Amino acid sequence: MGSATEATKDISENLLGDKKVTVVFVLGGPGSGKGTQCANIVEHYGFTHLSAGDLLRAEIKSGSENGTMIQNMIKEGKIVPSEVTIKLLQTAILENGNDKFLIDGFPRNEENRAAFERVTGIVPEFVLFFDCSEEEMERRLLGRNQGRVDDNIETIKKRFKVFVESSLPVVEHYESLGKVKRIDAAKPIPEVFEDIKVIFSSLASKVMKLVIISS
Ligand SMILES: Nc1ncnc2c1ncn2[C@@H]1O[C@H](COP(=O)(O)OP(=O)(O)O)[C@@H](O)[C@H]1O
Ligand SMILES: Nc1ccn([C@H]2C[C@H](O)[C@@H](COP(=O)(O)OP(=O)(O)O)O2)c(=O)n1
Ligand SMILES: [Mg+2]
Repeated sequence: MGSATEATKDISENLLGDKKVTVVFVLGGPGSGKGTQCANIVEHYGFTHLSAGDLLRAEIKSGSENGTMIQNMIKEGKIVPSEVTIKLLQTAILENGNDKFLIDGFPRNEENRAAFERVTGIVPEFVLFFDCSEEEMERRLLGRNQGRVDDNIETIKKRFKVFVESSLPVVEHYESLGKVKRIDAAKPIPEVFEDIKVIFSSLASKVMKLVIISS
């Protein structure tokens, strides 16, 4: 019989325990350059990069029982149910010694956003939003050459539609909370990173100030 105590225990097992983390959500359309710039941020600012898409692709490769379902959804440009993606993110956060994470490509819809907040209690420090035209994103995706099942014109069109209908409302939600830092992602890679540096350097100096005040 499921008692109230058991129910509470089940929920608490989903939390991050005592681990306190700083999280930045990295959002933007497919091909806007999220993964590329996350690698730069990792190198310069000591964050750990967690790409929801990479975690899902690794899950397919691992032969997990959800593999076929995930593969089919990715091929169709659809968003995998939150419980699957959140579990992967949660495990990755807990297994990592770092306490600063860039979560790339998540939350991609309202269900992702609300479930993550409910399950982990994590509120992002801010949202880094990559603003780029569909024309440019399409060009980049068709030239990406990573052998992905979703980088073909048919799936790309579906992904753009999902992005506008489901992912942009998440960005708007964080916009209404004053949490969005928008980047012009149409510029060349080094220029985009120059703009990102301004944001992350001011975050680093804010953290330093807190350390000085509290010590
Ligand atoms: N600013 C940029 N200008 C031109 N090409 C870029 C830029 N940023 C990334 N790319 C290229 O575009 C493709 C998609 O980039 P990626 O970082 O994988 O985007 P995302 O993770 O948002 O889908 C890659 O081939 C990458 O090398
Ligand atoms: N939160 C997420 C993130 C990605 N996915 C699935 C659906 C997406 O179209 C694919 C690919 O995501 P990924 O972030 O790797 O794609 P891009 O880097 O934006 O091109 O993975 C998901 O279902 N839920
Ligand atoms: Mg990516």
